[in-house]
Amino acid sequence: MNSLTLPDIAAEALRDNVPLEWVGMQGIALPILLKGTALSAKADAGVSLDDGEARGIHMSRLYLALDALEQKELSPSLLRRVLSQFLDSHEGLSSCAYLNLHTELLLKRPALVSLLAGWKAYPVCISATLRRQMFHVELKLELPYSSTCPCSAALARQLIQQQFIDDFANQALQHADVLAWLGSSRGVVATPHSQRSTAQLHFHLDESIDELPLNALINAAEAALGTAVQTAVKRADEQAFALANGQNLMFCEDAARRLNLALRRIPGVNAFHLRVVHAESLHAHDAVAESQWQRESA
Ligand SMILES: Nc1nc2c(ncn2[C@@H]2O[C@H](COP(=O)(O)OP(=O)(O)OP(=O)(O)O)[C@@H](O)[C@H]2O)c(=O)[nH]1
Repeated sequence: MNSLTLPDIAAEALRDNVPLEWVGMQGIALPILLKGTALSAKADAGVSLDDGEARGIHMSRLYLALDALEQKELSPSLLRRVLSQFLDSHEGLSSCAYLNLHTELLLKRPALVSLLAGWKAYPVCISATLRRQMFHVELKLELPYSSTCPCSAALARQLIQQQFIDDFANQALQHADVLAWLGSSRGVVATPHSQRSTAQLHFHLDESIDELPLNALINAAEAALGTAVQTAVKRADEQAFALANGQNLMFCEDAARRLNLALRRIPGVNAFHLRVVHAESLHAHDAVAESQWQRESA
């Protein structure tokens, strides 16, 4: 094309010495492999710029190092290799490397009663850091579930009792009359409120594990919560869901405690912080609880 050398502004030296904690790119589109399936992801890739007099880092070197992610199953060792590549390509400039991968895991979930099944998307963010030879992997997951307020269930039951007193006052009870009453709207004069809720889970993983325990964590969390939101639903499934909710009344505090006890048992988890958000239908604000396990030592 031409014989001129391309200007390299990033290589210029600055007069002021101001190191930077994080420099890189955000929202790079790329495929990653999870359980043999290619998923669409967005990566944030960065390094520290310790040399405060260097004008810039080499963005293209970080970008190209991400190539490794589309060929191999995502694992802590692969993440570490990519981060090492970030640092090797910035020798003398950087001592810390960072990578966040944002994606969505799709899992097929069966209906409660019918033979139907459907897909559920779980937002996932995997964050890896290599800071002066110290390697860390964190995993963030979000999952939706249904929660029914125990207090509102008790209040509704009391109203149903009151209605029963009013409707059957001074009468000899007949089985058929009570059965018909129970099947009428007078028999369910009040309903408890329930809400679509979200569990936001943030794990510190054991860096030596071979595989990210995504499915194990999601399954354990959903089992602990008991009323995960459904996918394909026929009336029989909806009825089973109503029963499951009625047997699974919970405040946000209950949800947080159940998750805490269940998730600490999953191999590969060193520590976690969790947050549950119950998007109340009673009012326009949310009920929220947080809990953590071994977070200080992580
Ligand atoms: N450092 C830096 N580079 C930027 C920024 N915005 C765009 N770039 C461009 O990113 C491109 C890639 O940078 P480098 O990796 O240094 O490219 P290069 O000098 O051809 O590659 P190397 O020879 O490996 O250093 C350059 O064209 C930069 O101008 C920015 O804010 N900071």
